[in-house]
Amino acid sequence: MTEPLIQLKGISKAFGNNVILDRVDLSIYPCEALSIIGPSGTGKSTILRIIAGLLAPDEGEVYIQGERRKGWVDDLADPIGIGMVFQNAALFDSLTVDENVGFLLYQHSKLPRRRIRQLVSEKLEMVGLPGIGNLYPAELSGGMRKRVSFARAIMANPEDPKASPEVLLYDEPTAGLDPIASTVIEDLIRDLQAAQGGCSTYVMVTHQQSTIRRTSDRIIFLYGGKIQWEGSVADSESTDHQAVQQFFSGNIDGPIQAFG
Ligand SMILES: Nc1ncnc2c1ncn2[C@@H]1O[C@H](COP(=O)(O)OP(=O)(O)OP(=O)(O)O)[C@@H](O)[C@H]1O
Repeated sequence: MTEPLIQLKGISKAFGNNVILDRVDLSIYPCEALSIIGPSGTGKSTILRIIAGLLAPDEGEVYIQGERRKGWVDDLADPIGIGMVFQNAALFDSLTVDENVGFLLYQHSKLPRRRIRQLVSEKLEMVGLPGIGNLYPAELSGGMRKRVSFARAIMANPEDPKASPEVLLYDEPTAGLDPIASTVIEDLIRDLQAAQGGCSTYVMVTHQQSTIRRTSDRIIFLYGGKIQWEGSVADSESTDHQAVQQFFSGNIDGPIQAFG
């Protein structure tokens, strides 16, 4: 059986008295496209931040390629790169697109600036935005900003293959986009996967049904601090799991409590 690339074992996380994750076990396998779905506030982004190493759990362990992760946040020393595409694109407004996409290489590599600019151009081309390196984030639409954020997430240092992201984490990459712009982003996510020989691994958090359908090989449903259900897109359409049915139908009545 294939070894998981990333494994969460008994992960718990509370904010104050609010227990968000309650002994969650989750395996992410090489080459898979995994989506984490569930109602708002259920801890999906919290799981992503823990996988990325940006947040330490209160309990439990994370294994990367079978080895237990030791450091967190500033001490992180994972054997593989894990890139995150944030919901709000998280670009630096005072830097150009080129400086944003090449940020880590400009700051931390010894590559000549000319070489970094060339790598940035290649990535911008991959996300369908050639020639915009001199623009500032404020000059871009929301969809363009998300694509620039992708370009930054997939940026690799050719001199340090370990720094290349082997796993991408997408936090609501299509939130707030119109259906056509969402399709462009969903295609891009699958195209990027195919560009790496069809074998790149990503974890997606999304509420958009089209994004769930079009970008997931496997779905897990998180609610009440636990993984309550998992299956394929086809399984999600035929399941008799009441909370999953309610989630997809948007029905107010059911086991999931509606807020607001
Ligand atoms: N740094 C923090 N401090 C305090 N509470 C937090 C913090 N981060 C998250 N939370 C709380 O943890 C809960 C889970 O948040 P999280 O963002 O993981 O949910 P989510 O499932 O991604 O939600 P959504 O679908 O609305 O984006 C929420 O109640 C949130 O308010």
